[in-house]
Amino acid sequence: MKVAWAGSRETLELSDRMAKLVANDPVFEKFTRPMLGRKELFKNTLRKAAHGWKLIVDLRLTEEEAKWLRLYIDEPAYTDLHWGMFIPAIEGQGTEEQKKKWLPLAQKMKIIGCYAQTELGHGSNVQGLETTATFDPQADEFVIHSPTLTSSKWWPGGLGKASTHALVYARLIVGGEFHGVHGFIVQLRSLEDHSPLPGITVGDIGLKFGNGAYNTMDNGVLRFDHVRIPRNQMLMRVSQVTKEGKYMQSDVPRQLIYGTMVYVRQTIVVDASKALSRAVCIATRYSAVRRQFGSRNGGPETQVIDYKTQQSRLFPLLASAYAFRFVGEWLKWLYMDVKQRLEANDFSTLPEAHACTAGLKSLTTTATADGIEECRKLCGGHGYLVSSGLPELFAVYIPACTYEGDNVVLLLQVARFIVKTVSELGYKQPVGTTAYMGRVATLMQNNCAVRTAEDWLNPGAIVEAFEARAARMAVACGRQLAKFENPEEGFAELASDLVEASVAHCQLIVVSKFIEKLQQDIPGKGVKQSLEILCYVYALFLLHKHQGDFLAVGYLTPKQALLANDQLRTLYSKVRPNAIALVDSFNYTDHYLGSILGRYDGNVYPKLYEAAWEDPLNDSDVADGFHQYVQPILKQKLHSAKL
Ligand SMILES: CC/C=C\C/C=C\C/C=C\C/C=C\C=C\C(=O)SCCNC(=O)CCNC(=O)[C@H](O)C(C)(C)COP(=O)(O)OP(=O)(O)OC[C@H]1O[C@@H](n2cnc3c(N)ncnc32)[C@H](O)[C@@H]1OP(=O)(O)O
Ligand SMILES: Cc1cc2nc3c(=O)[nH]c(=O)nc-3n(C[C@H](O)[C@H](O)[C@H](O)COP(=O)(O)OP(=O)(O)OC[C@H]3O[C@@H](n4cnc5c(N)ncnc54)[C@H](O)[C@@H]3O)c2cc1C
Repeated sequence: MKVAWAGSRETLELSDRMAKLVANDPVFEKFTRPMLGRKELFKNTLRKAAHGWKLIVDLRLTEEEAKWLRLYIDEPAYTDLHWGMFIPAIEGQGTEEQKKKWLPLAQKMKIIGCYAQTELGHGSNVQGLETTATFDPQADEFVIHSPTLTSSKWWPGGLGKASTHALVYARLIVGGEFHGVHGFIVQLRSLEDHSPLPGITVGDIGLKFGNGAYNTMDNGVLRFDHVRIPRNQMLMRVSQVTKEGKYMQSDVPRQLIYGTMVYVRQTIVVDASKALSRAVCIATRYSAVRRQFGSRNGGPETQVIDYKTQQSRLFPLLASAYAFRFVGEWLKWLYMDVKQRLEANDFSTLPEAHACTAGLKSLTTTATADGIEECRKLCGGHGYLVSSGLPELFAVYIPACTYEGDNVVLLLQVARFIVKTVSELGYKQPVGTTAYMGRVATLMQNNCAVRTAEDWLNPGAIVEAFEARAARMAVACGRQLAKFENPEEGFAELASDLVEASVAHCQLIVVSKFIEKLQQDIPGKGVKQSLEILCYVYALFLLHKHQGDFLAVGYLTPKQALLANDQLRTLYSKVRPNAIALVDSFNYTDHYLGSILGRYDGNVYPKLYEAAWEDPLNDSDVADGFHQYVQPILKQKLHSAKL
């Protein structure tokens, strides 16, 4: 199962080597992180990033090894944005000449870059950005300017203190005409002493949610006062500005300017499976250690993992972690396919790639953020201790529902794609993830054939149920929209229904990709069978949770919905014997997991007890402040009879 989770034996071995390298290096210690003040915390992150880079250089790590190393260091840092957005943006939107100039500098870390798109006043509405880039043909330069307070760049990670350069998104003005938002490479700080260059105001935006957590990152604010950059620092793969001040659009669609977001959204889906699996690993191991009630004749109490309520909350999350892992693998393939096509100037699959990355980013991050919080509750009181690892994981993870596109805004993009597909059904055969809509007549007509709980253990029955629900919800939205004279008004009015239809479509993708995964050759005794059980758990859990949809569209009867729930209960009993093995298969070191409750050896209570004494409050028996603030109250002489 470890191989199935990792994707291949090579990846398992490689990631295992990197995990151990990090776990055994004292520089990467992280247990004291939540106790540190901001300055100390940030400096410590810089130290870890520098040490990580030294290891990458000294050990001549490959790009793949370096990625795993950064993952296991497990501390948000400017390097995430440098490698994860700045470099990919130049790769995707730069010309060959620009790539030749900037990529070696960035890859050798001679410069540090960030991705400066969002502003104080605008994040979701990218076309509404206010920063301007005005071409000055005399000087052959762009003038980058922040005309208003709300145009201040706000949020970019790595911007506040670390970056020397930024990829700045600004409205292009050539010859007095606006040409929409484009990307520009702008140097922010001196490469000698790191001080901000003239015209640049830059700093950190302040503390964020949680102790430690995402505060290791210097999310920044940035203003430009007529900052000049050479013309060739506009990324010019999509459109160009000539020396003479002529704006030219190439054959490449404009949307490619948003390409970095497509790339990162795809990586976020795989990251969701990592974050959720960490939380599930902690909650599952602890649920096997923790005992409450049920002792007979002085024997041990019941392991909480044996309670059906615990199983019905925990096992769907375990199944979701696996589901997100496999859909992430598929999405990576889809992205690579689109990338290759784009390089050959075939842009036909870009809209689907946008819809899939946006929708799956939204679906998996929402479920993961909620899932981590559920895992905290599954660990009872001890889950609230920082040493459980869950509070920090939650605090670091939840902004994933917002960054790289607010999850609701992204589902509305999916809705546009679905509505368009439905409206074109009469003359265009849908392909890819919307191919099922080509069978819309059948899906509208046929109802569920399930008669017994066992009938639900059938991939065909499950896929058809999810297809029928998604198709019927999409068609219902289409019909409602058709009643509006102005389609945009209709879209705004029906936005909540459209979001629900998008969720149904995205859940269908995840379920289908899990089922497709099971059609592949999966080596290892019992591995495929265990994955089949998890796949059914994932699908039937969703069906149970959203049974209102399946009933409302008239595909299921209440009896069939109940049978699905009966089957789900049976499936939980089948997961139970392998639950620990299924989380051990994630192959996480205790260092990466960062949790006393989730320790591999299960030695929870002694270690919790030990850790308590390491809290700074326990440095002395009598607390600092006792003599000043508590003792006077204890010693006071009160005159009032009542008191
Ligand atoms: C090693 C670690 C690596 C990396 C980091 C990993 C994890 C993250 C860790 C930490 C977080 C760090 C960084 C976070 C960074 C950021 O948040 S960067 C900022 C991200 N911002 C957003 O996501 C903004 C969201 N808004 C948008 O994307 C868009 O503006 C929109 C809402 C999707 C669209 O707006 P609008 O309706 O105004 O449409 P237009 O702009 O006019 O576009 C219309 C047509 O374009 C199509 N479209 C839109 N987006 C895309 C796209 N990305 N790709 C392809 N096509 C796109 C859209 O469908 C319309 O098409 P049409 O209908 O055919 O006309
Ligand atoms: C930790 C973190 C790191 C970040 N890193 C970066 C970075 O490196 N670079 C960068 O450029 N940006 C970064 N961002 C910014 C991030 O991309 C934006 O915050 C995000 O895109 C959401 O935009 P917003 O803040 O404008 O939200 P808003 O759009 O203001 O959202 C507020 C509310 O309005 C709703 N809403 C907005 N529009 C619509 C609509 N059309 N229909 C219905 N509802 C709507 C949303 O659903 C939400 O509920 C980061 C943000 C965070 C939190």
